[in-house]
Amino acid sequence: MAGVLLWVVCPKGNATALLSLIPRSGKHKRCKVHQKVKFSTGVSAISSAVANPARSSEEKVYDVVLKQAALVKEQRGKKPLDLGKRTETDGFTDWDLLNEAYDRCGEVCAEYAKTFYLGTLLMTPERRRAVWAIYVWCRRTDELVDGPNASHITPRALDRWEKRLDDLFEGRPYDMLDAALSDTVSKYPVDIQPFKDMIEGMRLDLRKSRYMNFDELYLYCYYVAGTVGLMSVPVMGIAPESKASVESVYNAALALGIANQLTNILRDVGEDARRGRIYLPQDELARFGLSDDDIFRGQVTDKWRNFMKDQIKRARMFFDEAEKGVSELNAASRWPVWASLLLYRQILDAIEENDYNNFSKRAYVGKVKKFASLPVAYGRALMGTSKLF
Ligand SMILES: CC(C)=CCC/C(C)=C/CC/C(C)=C/CC/C(C)=C/[C@@H]1[C@@H](COP(=O)(O)OP(=O)(O)O)[C@]1(C)CC/C=C(\C)CC/C=C(\C)CCC=C(C)C
Ligand SMILES: [Mn+2]
Repeated sequence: MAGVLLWVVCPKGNATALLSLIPRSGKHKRCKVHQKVKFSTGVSAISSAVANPARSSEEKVYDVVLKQAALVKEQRGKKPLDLGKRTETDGFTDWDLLNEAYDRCGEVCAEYAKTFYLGTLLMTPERRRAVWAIYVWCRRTDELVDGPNASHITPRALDRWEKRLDDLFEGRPYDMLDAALSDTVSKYPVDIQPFKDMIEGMRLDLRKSRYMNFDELYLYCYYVAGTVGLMSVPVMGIAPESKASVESVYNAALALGIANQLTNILRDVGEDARRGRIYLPQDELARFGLSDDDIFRGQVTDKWRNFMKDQIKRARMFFDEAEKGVSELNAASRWPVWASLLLYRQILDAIEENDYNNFSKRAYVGKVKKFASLPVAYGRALMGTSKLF
C-alpha cells in the first residue's frame, strides 16, 4: 500500500518536520465484559494502579470512565460550546492555518480509513473535523511503534511524544496536526488521561510480548483501543434526548474499543507470532492444553478450535455491550460507529469461516459484505435512543 508523506509545518512557521505516515506492515496488538462495577473514586487509573496493584484492570479502567464522564457532566452545566466560530481576536492567518490543519487531518483520515471517513461526512462539520484530529493523533501514536521507524522507537521517544501531548493540551502545539487537536481539546470536554494511556500502551508494546491472563490483556486493550472510545464520545456527543447515564455511554464506548482490539488480536495471531508476540492469555491457552509452541507451529487442531471459540465468544460479548450505547449518541454520530461495529464484528465471522485458521489465512470482510453493512448501519443509526440501560 502506498504511504502518505506529509510536510508538517509548525503553525508559527518556525519549524518544519517531515512526517511519514506509512500504512502499517506489521501489527502490534493491543482486552470478561465489564462487570458493571461501580466505584466511588474519580482518581486517575494509573496512579491508583500503582497505589493498589491488587485492583483488577477493569476496576482501574473504570476510574478513567468515571473521570471522563464527570468532565462531560460538568460541561453540560455550562453554556453551549462555541464550536469553531471565528472570534474578533483571531488573526486571519492563524484561522486559515487552523482550517488547513483540519483539512490535512481529513486527508490523512480519508487515506487510512476510507469507510470511517465517509461516515464522518454525516457529522456536523465541527464534530467531523474534531474526530479527524483525534484520529490523526491516534494514528501517529500507533505509527511510532508500528510504522517504518518502529525499530528506532525507545521509551525516551515516547516520553517526548507525551511531552508534546502535554504541550498541545496547554495550547502549545508543535506542528500543524497537533494544532488541530489542540483546538479540538480546547472546545470539547476531552480528558488528557485516555491520550496518555494510549502512549502507555505503546510503552507496554516495547517491553512486553506475553500476557499472563485476561486481566493483563484487558489493560493492554484499554490502553491501545478502549482509550479511542473515551476520546471520541466527548466529540461525537450524547443525544440530548438520551435517558442513559453518561457513565453507561462511556462504558459502551470503552467496550467497543476492547471488542475491536480483541478482534484485531484474534485476526492477527499468525502475523504476531512471526514477530515473536502472543497477545493471548497464557493461563487460558494452558487450560485448553496449548502452549506458545503450538502457536508458533501454527497447526489448526481441535484444541485450537475450542480455544478460539471461547475467545470469539468473549469478543462478541464486548460488541453486545457496546451496542447498547450507540443509540445514545447524537443522531449524526451514530452511523460511523454502527458501521465500524458491524464491519469489525464480521471479522469474527470470517475467522469461523476460515475454520479458525488465523495462523496463515487472514480473515477479512469482502467488499460485498462490507457494502451491505452500510445501509444496515444507516438504518440502525436512524433508530432513536433506546430504553434506559
Ligand atoms: C466512529 C469511530 C470509529 C471513531 C473513532 C475514530 C478514531 C479516533 C479512531 C482512531 C483509531 C486508531 C488509529 C487507533 C490507534 C491504535 C489502533 C490502531 C487500534 C486499532 C484499531 C483498528 O485499526 P486497524 O485495523 O487499522 O489496526 P492495525 O493498526 O492494522 O493493527 C483498533 C482495533 C481499535 C480502534 C478503536 C476504536 C475505533 C474505538 C471505537 C469506539 C468508539 C468510536 C466509541 C463509540 C461509542 C459508543 C457509545 C459505542
Ligand atoms: Mn497497529
